[in-house]
This record gives sequence, structure tokens and C-alpha cells, in this order.
Amino acid sequence: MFLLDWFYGVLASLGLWQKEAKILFLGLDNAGKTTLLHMLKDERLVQHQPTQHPTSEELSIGKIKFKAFDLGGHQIARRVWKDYYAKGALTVISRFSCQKDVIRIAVLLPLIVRCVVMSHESGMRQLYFLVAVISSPACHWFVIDLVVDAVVYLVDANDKERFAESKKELDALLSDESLATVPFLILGNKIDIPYAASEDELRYHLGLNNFTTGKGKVNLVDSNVRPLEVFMCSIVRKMGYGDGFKWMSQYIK
Ligand SMILES: Nc1nc2c(ncn2[C@@H]2O[C@H](COP(=O)(O)OP(=O)(O)OP(=O)(O)O)[C@@H](O)[C@H]2O)c(=O)[nH]1
Ligand SMILES: [Mg+2]
Repeated sequence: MFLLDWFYGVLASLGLWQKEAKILFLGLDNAGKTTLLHMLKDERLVQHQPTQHPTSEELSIGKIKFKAFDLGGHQIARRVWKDYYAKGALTVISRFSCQKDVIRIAVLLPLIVRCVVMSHESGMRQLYFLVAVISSPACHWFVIDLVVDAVVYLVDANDKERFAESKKELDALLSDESLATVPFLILGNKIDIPYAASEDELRYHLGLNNFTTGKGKVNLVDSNVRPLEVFMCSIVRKMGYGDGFKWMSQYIK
């Protein structure tokens, strides 16, 4: 009971109680994604090796579900980010999940042919997923689970030399059609370090001055505007990210 109360308390304090949120943790290597995930999971500060392979953490008690995908931030790992939010083929697969196998294959076959014809890398990635889905029901459910509710994008606010690199990756995510309506929480991490950038500085360097949608309760339902805000935080000091998650939770359906 103690565990349940504690867990409820953590999620409620982050505004995620009774929500089924699937959240991607993205950002350059060394930004603090894994540290944050484990802080959310068991409030412990753990020193991690750089993440080599995508991992996910799912916690579920009663109606509470919270699933976070921690995708590594180093250059090779960034190549798979898209696999976790791309729509298109993956969405089609999920639509036909409940049908009989024969219908599924009839629908998927033309897609497979299309993937083979597409010679570039993304065609091969889609092909890989299609084959995995057909051959394994488990894989299939894994793919369905990848519809994203929100992106938490972490930036090391102390690593000013990499702001441009971080902006480049962020811009690519923000301009991706698949994420057009997905809320973005930008966390400027490591403000416990004295020379870390200020919030204004970070906004400026990430080119977000005209794109943030406001802290607090801002109704964007009819506006066609994607929720996006910057919050500064220190994960090691357990400060700042709670406000960010509360802000984000109002936009998770
Ligand atoms: N000073 C300070 N260091 C932090 C903070 N959060 C994380 N770190 C440190 O930053 C380093 C990288 O953290 P990780 O969580 O491994 O970073 P990551 O984003 O998962 O990196 P990749 O797995 O390589 O993509 C670790 O040494 C952490 O201890 C913070 O709030 N303040
Ligand atoms: Mg990591």
C-alpha cells in the first residue's frame, strides 16, 4: 500500500495520474535523459553509461500508466529516433491488428513491395518493421505502442558549445510531420552548474523565442498550435522538471 501511495503521489505531482502517456525522451548524448528517467522511476540518482540501445520503462498500477522511451543521444542512436514516431506504414499496421492474418498480409504485401522499391534507408527500415510485425505478434504490439503523446527534449544547459548541434536535432523533430501536433517539453538541464545558460539564453540559442506557447494553463485546443515550452531544471537537485511535466500533462489526452 505504501508503494502504491508513493507511486500515486509521484505521478499525481507530475500531473500524470490517470493518463496513459507514451513519452519520448530525446536530446543529444550526455543531456541527462537516462538520469531523468531513473529519477522519475525510483527517485534515485544513478550514474549511467551512455545509452547504446533504446530502452523503455513502463509502470502500471491500476489506472495509472506511464511509459517512457529513452533513446540514446549519440549520433548513431539518433538515426533510430524516427522509427519511434514515424507514422505511415506503422500506423497502417496497427489499424489492421485485429483482423485475420490473411487480411493483414493482403494489406501489408503492397506495402512490402513499396518498401523494396524504395531504395533509400527509410524504405529498408520500414521493410524491417513490416517483416518483424508479420512474423511476430509480440513485435506487432511493440510497434502499436509507439504512437507518441509527448516529447521531452533535454538540453545540457552547461554545454554551450553544443547548442547549435542540439538546435539542429530539435529543428528536425519540430519540422517532422509525424510530430506536428505532439507537445514538446524542452528541459534545459544541469542548472546546478554555475555557468549554465539562463532560460533566455537557451531560448535564444535554440531559436525558440517566437515558438513557446506559454507556461501555466493555456488552452490551445482550437488554435492548431503545438504546445511547446522551455523549463530549466537540475535533475540531480530534483528541481524544475516537475513544473515542466505538470505543464505537459495538460496537453496529454
Ligand atoms: N551537474 C549535473 N549533471 C547531470 C544532471 N543530470 C544528469 N547529469 C549528468 O550528465 C551525464 C549524462 O547523463 P545521462 O543521463 O547518462 O545522459 P543521456 O542523455 O542519457 O546520454 P546518452 O545516453 O549518451 O544519450 C551524467 O554524468 C549525469 O550524472 C544534472 O542535473 N546536473
Ligand atoms: Mg542515456
